[in-house]
Amino acid sequence: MHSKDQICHEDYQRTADWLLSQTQHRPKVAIICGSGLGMLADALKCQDSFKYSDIPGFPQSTVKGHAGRLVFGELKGKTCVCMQGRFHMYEGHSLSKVTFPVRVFKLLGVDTLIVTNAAGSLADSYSCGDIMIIRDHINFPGLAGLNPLNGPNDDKFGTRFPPMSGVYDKSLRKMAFDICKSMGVSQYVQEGVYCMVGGPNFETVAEARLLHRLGVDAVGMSTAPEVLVASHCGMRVFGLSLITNKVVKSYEDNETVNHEAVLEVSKMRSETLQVLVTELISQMDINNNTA
Ligand SMILES: O=P(O)(O)O[C@@H]1C[C@H](O)[C@@H](CO)O1
Ligand SMILES: Nc1nc2[nH]cnc2c(=O)[nH]1
Repeated sequence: MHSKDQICHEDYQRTADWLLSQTQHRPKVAIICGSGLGMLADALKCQDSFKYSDIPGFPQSTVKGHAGRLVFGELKGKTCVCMQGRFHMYEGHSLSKVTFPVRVFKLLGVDTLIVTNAAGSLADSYSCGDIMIIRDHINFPGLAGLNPLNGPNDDKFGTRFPPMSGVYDKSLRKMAFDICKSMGVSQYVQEGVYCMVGGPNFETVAEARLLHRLGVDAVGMSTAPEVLVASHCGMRVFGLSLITNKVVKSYEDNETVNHEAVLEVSKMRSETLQVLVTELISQMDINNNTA
């Protein structure tokens, strides 16, 4: 490691090699579970799991609802690795730490990243409990220069100036919609724009109104950095936001949001999300799910 924040290729490789020595699983798909969504890992069969604190080089999760375990296993015969708990910028992690696991996954052979998060809705047509398929994102910290790709570019992972239009894979989005239809849950499935803000505070009314005017459908405190790093190294990306609350946009509204409420709503949709993600992975075209 060069400095506190700079991570070099060998650091990622060391962690990947350690994991490869500890499990027979060779995942092609990685899933990052958002707040309260760690149960997505429960569906994995033949699990090998590792506490983040036992994995060399891994950061630690500090947020309630993020268990801090990396779980390998099979979903309908396809090998996956699942992060039960992610890292956020507001926890004090550098963005290279926040995205560290994504590059490790690349070195494990992962080619598809599924990200999930809990988010507040700005779109008037959304309700609490809706599932939003992420069409695109706005990365506020990124626009302000806080980007995990800052610093010397590691050409072994990807190009200096990666394109980001079309970053959320269109065919996977369509596949997810079709699956939702067949599950009979289309009435609470949306597609929209996710916006990352730094957090950890929830939005003021003025901020909420700003985001609404910008065309943001759902706001949260994660996801964009992981997606940037995954796309930079050539992974296919699919994302889901679970709408856990409506962001307060009126001074007349006395509602307030809190993390406990976010976790409560996550629980309510856990089964639907599990079925949706499992079905998506089972229908995905994966080159080779054994190595
Ligand atoms: O990890 P995610 O983005 O799901 O977590 C969201 C944003 C904050 O970390 C937390 C707020 O309740 O949930
Ligand atoms: N920034 C933000 N993150 C969230 N995560 C879950 N709900 C919210 C919200 O309303 N705002």
